[in-house]
Amino acid sequence: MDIILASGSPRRRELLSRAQLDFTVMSVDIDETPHTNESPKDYIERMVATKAAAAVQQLNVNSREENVDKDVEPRLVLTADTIGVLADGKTVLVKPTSREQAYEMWQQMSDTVHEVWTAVQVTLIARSAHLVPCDNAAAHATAAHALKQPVWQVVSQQQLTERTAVTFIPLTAQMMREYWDSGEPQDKAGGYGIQGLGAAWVSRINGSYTNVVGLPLAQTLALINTVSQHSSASVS
Ligand SMILES: Cc1cn([C@H]2C[C@H](O)[C@@H](COP(=O)(O)OP(=O)(O)OP(=O)(O)O)O2)c(=O)[nH]c1=O
Repeated sequence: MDIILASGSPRRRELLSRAQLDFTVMSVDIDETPHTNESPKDYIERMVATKAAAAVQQLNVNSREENVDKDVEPRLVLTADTIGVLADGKTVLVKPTSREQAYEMWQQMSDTVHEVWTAVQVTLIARSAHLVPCDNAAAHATAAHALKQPVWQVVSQQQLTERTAVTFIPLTAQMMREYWDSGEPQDKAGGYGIQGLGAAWVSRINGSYTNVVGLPLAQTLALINTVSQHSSASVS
């Protein structure tokens, strides 16, 4: 079954490639701002679901260009989201947008344990031709107000969340300054990359390494398998 990795993360692309699966990649752009007092669980589950919904919407925009009668196999859309969670179990660490925000996060992570959570959603979608309202005013005037267009619809979806405990060494002001200047922290949850220079800050991890990098590979492959198996039962 065709797999679409709906992610702009080069780390996720690289990790999924290691499974030697065929997949295509599309980027989705959503607002990743946490809601006030939103729990890490609620936030991360909302993120992967919103990324999946945005991907399906984008596929539907693209399929307007395609032939309605063309047969298309069901597909799997894979979305993921990674956050850091402080030991209080409440504070969500996303990507730092400024040096000051990064320093504030790192001060809280220094010489202590935090967790990295990655949520993964696998969404099974199938396409069929449906009557959809036409947004063309002239067509409305002639009462031809519906068009037959192929629409991707969600058949089923499943999520998992994997957690890994990460211990940081004590961080000095100079270490933080140099690390921010390296440019590595800016696009990473918690403001560090364990696969890069950030490895020097990590004294220990407990759990999946690939989960910290952005995609718990073994668990993701198992989820893809589960949802694919369900698909033969639910899509005829
Ligand atoms: C903690 C940690 C995070 N990260 C990365 C993984 C994710 O790419 C990123 C967290 O941001 P995400 O919002 O999960 O992902 P993204 O914006 O990179 O990609 P997309 O939303 O399009 O799927 O942080 C590392 O690369 N190494 C690390 O050690």
